[in-house]
Amino acid sequence: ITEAETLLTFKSSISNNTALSSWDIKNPPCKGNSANWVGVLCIQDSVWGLQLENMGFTGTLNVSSLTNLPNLRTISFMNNRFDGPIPEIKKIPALKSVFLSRNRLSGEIPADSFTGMVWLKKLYLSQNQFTGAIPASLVSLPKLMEARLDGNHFEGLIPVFKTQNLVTFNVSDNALLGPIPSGLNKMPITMFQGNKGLCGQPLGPCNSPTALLPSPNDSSIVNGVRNTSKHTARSILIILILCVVALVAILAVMFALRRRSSRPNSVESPQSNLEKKTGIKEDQSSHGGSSHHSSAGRKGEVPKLSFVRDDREKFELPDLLKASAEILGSGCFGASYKAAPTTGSAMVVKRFKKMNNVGREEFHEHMRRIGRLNHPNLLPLVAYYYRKEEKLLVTDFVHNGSLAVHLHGHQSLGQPSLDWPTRLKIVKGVTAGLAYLYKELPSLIAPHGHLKSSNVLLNESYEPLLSDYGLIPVINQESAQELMVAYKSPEYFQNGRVTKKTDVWGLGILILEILTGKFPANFLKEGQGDEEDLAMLVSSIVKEGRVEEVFDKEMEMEKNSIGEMVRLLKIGLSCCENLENRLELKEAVEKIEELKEKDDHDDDHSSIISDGEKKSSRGLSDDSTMS
Ligand SMILES: Nc1ncnc2c1ncn2[C@@H]1O[C@H](COP(=O)(O)OP(=O)(O)OP(=O)(O)O)[C@@H](O)[C@H]1O
Repeated sequence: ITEAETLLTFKSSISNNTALSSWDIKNPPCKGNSANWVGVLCIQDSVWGLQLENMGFTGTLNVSSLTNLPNLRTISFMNNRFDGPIPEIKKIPALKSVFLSRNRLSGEIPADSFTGMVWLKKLYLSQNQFTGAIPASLVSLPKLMEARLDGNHFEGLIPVFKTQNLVTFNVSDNALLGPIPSGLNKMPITMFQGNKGLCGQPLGPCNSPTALLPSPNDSSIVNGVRNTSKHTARSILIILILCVVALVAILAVMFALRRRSSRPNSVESPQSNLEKKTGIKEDQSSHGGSSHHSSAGRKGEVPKLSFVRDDREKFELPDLLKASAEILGSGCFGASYKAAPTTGSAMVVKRFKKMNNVGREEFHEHMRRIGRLNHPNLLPLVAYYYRKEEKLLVTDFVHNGSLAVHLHGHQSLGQPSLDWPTRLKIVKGVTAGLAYLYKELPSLIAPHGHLKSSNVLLNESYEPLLSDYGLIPVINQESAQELMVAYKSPEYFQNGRVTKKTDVWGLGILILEILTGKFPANFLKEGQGDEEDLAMLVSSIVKEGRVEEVFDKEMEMEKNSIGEMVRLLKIGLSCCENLENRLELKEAVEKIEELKEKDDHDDDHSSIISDGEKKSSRGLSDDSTMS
């Protein structure tokens, strides 16, 4: 049985599998290290991973057929709607990572579910509906480094882990009870929050109630066997005692508050300039994730920004708050403000609402990941601020403003329109930044996800800097279609999915916008609109043989560049094709890199332009006719 047959058997076991229409027996899934099939990760002509995230799958997840893939090491089915019990992943003992977070999997996980998985390093089960005890077979996995069990209904005690390798063990937002085993005491507090009956470091001392519980070394617990009747009685007792403790605590707090408010000299801290203008509030109880900020949030201390780069002078939120703030504009998420710390250059603070897709720890982790990116065409993230209801991202202020303003608002700026060499330079820079994101964020389906002209900023020499990239994982999924450009792509309208080629579509639309000077209506649509998209508009003009009419009238046309302009237009249209015919990012990058400011002398312009009349679904024919 071939790997292609195995994968197709697996596909047929999935309900609502239209996202896998590119899985076709006529093509092998892998060619060398690159994949022909969506969601398949390849190494040396063989499948080593499946990354089938966000594809709208439903029904139960059965991985038995995957045992026929000898090199399979990683599987991810995150962000689908699979229900039913946990799949039998121990049938594939060579797996190193398993990501099942954000589905609807439910029920108890059998204690021996992970027995024999000696290579397993990462297990993500977050945000499902699992119940019962944490499965005992987890504790003896020798290589386990990351276990994410948060956001389920796990109950009982946390077992004692035998491995020394565990760096992440997130069990927040469950129904766990009793003391945290000493081996886990150094983990961040956020990994345990949201469990009413849990105590011990790092949460705080186990005072009386939980001391009644058996020690987590209790072999019956370690083996995952729970003595239900004893536990029920204990649980009731604990709940009663916790209620009394909570009541006393509430009364104490109320008493303290009343005393404070009646104190005559109590002074309200004055509202800062930025706070008055923006409504951004400092939250005394929240703090960033980096260790040097761990004290923030205690009484009397100010909440701190979490810096993700070492090469920047640090400043604090109050420093920015003191500065005069200027509103730059309001996007889909909230407004952006320009403000400068007392010492240092201007920064932009962007307010993000609807950014609660992941918990606090995962958010910090993702921001640090974004902070590590470094490319001349990316606007670096400098710092961020986390509060449950609201996030702020801080970046440098880019003086020349956005590409959107230069394309559509240059007259109000009193500036000339961008010329062709500058537009070409911008396209090349955007493409280079996008290629870098694909390389550095391979686990993201759409590594940029929000590519549009207001998210392309221009520095003094008109070099483009991409902003708002890599945010899809942290945006609330239910708001994604309303907010993110990637979710306005044709494939999202047609099949409800985002793919590795979705950012290529964003690039295509941006190229067409740059060449035509027309604002793409695509980004304004929330649902499937009947409004003609920019790609359709351009292709119909080209089909009618009027290609020169497509270009922005404000762009000075140079006769000896028209061939290269048409080439770029053609690449833009190929990036907007339907999924099967759309260019891969790599192909688009190669073609764009080859473009020049001026045509070669031996180019026959009339033949290039008349190519527009030859039919393809977007109106321009393929490369062979261009040369
Ligand atoms: N770092 C920056 N330097 C200069 N201008 C910026 C910076 N960041 C954003 N802007 C500009 O501020 C304005 C508002 O930006 P913002 O990012 O809030 O909204 P948007 O890009 O229009 O939409 P969205 O929220 O969907 O990204 C835009 O014109 C944008 O180009």
